Amino acid sequence: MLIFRLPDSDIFHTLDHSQQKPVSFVSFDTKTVLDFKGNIREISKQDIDSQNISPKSKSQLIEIAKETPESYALKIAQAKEFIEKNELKKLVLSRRKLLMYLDITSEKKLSLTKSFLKFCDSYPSAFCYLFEKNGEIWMGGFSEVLGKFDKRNNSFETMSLAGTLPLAESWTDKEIEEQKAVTDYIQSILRKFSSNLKVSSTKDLISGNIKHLKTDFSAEISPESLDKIISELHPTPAVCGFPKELCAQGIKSIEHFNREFYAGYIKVETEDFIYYFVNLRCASFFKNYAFLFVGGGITLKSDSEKEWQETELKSMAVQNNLVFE
Ligand SMILES: C=C(O[C@H]1C=CC=C(C(=O)O)[C@@H]1O)C(=O)O
Repeated sequence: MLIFRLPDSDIFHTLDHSQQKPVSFVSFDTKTVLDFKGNIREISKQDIDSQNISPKSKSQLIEIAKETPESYALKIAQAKEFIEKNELKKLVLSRRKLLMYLDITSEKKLSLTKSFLKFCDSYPSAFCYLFEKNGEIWMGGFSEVLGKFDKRNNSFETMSLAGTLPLAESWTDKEIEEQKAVTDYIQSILRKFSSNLKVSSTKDLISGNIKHLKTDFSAEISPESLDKIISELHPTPAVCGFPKELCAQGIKSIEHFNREFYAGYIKVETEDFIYYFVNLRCASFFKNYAFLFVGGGITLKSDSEKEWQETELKSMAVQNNLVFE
């Protein structure tokens, strides 16, 4: 079962039964691709709410150490060593926040469908989804677009989205440099595939309790190069670092968990468009706990306490929208 809502839309979608594969979830390391089959059709809020999406297995949480500000600070120190040694601009580090819901709700049960609808209301300009497949349940949603291809005129759009601050704070060199690394990377790739690249000015993008820096790109491309562009773009330095392979290795050796679908992307093909949404602000759900995946760009200017706060604020996107009844 998959339910999703496209950005800036109030129509919800699911898939009926057919052999088409209009939606695919690609993991961060691109090794896992979860295809959803069917034709895209509308689904009402009432029908969403009547779906029974709840973890079936009695998963037990035996020994997963909770990340603390101190343990995360150690990982940030390792990330900085890695950045220095390899003369990098940044590395995107993440944590898997453990949320035990039996502890916090006593008798009440988590309603994933109600949580999804609340999450969609809170983030109207985000692509939001909830799926259950092969015993796995994931929910998430964010506004970062890795690609949007218009089949009617071959135009391709993407964005550089990075840098995070609470709404009231002012941008510093740390966030500006962090986002510029993403902008430069995207630009260098798109220039290879298009001669009419347009780059916007950089603006704030507000996402709930925080803001990010965002630059938009648009270009005319040949449809044959779309797959190559996506595979060159992903993972961008908004979720990994540059050079990609070296940074992905560094991330793996520091984080010590599998990112799975977090920081991967979701491909959605409609009649006119092919979208590729970056899978951030997401969580996977089990019987009595969830993993909330949250990260941030680390540079030599990073302050570990602020980086921790940033991941806490980001985790509220999912956490504040969970509905227990
Ligand atoms: C990696 C994440 O955010 C990315 C997107 C926006 C801002 C980011 C930052 O400030 O580090 C990250 O690049 C995440 O939310 O887990």
